[in-house]
Amino acid sequence: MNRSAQFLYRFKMMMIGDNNVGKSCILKRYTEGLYPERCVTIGISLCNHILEVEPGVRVNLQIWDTAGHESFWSAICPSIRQTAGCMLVFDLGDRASFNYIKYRHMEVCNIVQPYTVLFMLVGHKCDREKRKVNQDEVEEFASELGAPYIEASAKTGHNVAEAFELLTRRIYQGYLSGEVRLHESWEKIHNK
Ligand SMILES: Nc1nc2c(ncn2[C@@H]2O[C@H](COP(=O)(O)OP(=O)(O)OP(=O)(O)O)[C@@H](O)[C@H]2O)c(=O)[nH]1
Repeated sequence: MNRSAQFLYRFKMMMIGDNNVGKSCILKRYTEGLYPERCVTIGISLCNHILEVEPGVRVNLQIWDTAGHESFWSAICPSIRQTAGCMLVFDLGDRASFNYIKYRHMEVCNIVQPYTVLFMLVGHKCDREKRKVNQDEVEEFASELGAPYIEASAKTGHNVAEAFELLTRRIYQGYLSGEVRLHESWEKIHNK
């Protein structure tokens, strides 16, 4: 079977979050079932994963993991324009990381204009007791964005697959409803 016959769509999605919130560990857990403790991202890295959104509809997820360090942001921006979905990741035990995704959300919306990116929020490291972000305020922010919210842990594996599935279904539904559209020079969603 040739590669293009293995899936019907390709969705580009990007993981955005402050330094050290655990983006790379989430991705590693999802794609390889591993928890590496630390995997520093320089700039941006890419992973492919196939997911079935409904029986017979296989999607190739092209997942871009970005470095949280400020110095990489300008290098990441051009890739954001070609993204269908953004996973905004923050650390439930780090208030500054929640403020970071609020700020980055606004930036992403400005960068992609006049197009749309669909968001989801991940409150990460939920295995720990320490919490600095109140659940009500996250849910309020998620509802402002019309974005699903989930709490996950790469360490235990809790809700990691669910997070990617939620975002994929959000993009798929957005595509079916016309909320996000194909555009000639905009390779967010590809048929094969
Ligand atoms: N308690 C806990 N710690 C985690 C979890 N996931 C990752 N960590 C820790 O968080 C730290 C940062 O993880 P990374 O995946 O490298 O973070 P990142 O967001 O990709 O960081 P940058 O590449 O610098 O942007 C590491 O020390 C991990 O061990 C988790 O689910 N629970």
